[in-house]
Amino acid sequence: MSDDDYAAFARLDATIAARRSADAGESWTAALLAKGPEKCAEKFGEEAVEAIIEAVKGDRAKLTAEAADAVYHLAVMLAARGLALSDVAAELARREGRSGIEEKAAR
Ligand SMILES: N=c1c2ncn([C@@H]3O[C@H](COP(=O)(O)OP(=O)(O)OP(=O)(O)O)[C@@H](O)[C@H]3O)c2ncn1[C@@H]1O[C@H](COP(=O)(O)O)[C@@H](O)[C@H]1O
Repeated sequence: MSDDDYAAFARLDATIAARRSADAGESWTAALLAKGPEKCAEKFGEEAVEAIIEAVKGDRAKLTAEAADAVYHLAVMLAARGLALSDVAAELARREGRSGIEEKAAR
């Protein structure tokens, strides 16, 4: 993946933040945020299930498209609670180098 591909996550955070004050009639993001965090969470759940279905079926192009829908709706759900994909990236960076098996054993 190129740096520019990764930067798409940062641009998405910025776009979603900018849409907070947009017209809900012209922006899907603004319309979702206006419905509140519970609705944003419900929508993310729907999109995640659609990605799961494509993962089970195995069509990689459809899985990529549904995963993109899910990541976008994850970002909107996070924004509805004052968070962003950058916060998730920071948490992932914090976890780097520690095996999941090691982490689970330490709980
Ligand atoms: N990445 C996305 C993105 N992915 C999905 N969607 C929208 O999410 C909506 C999902 O609606 P539906 O549940 O009806 O879609 P669906 O699940 O395919 O529909 P069904 O199969 O359930 O019928 C559609 O309107 C999609 O266009 C997105 N809307 C916006 N973005 C990004 O956000 C930016 C700002 O968008 P606006 O806020 O709309 O200006 C865009 O430029 C994009 O970068």
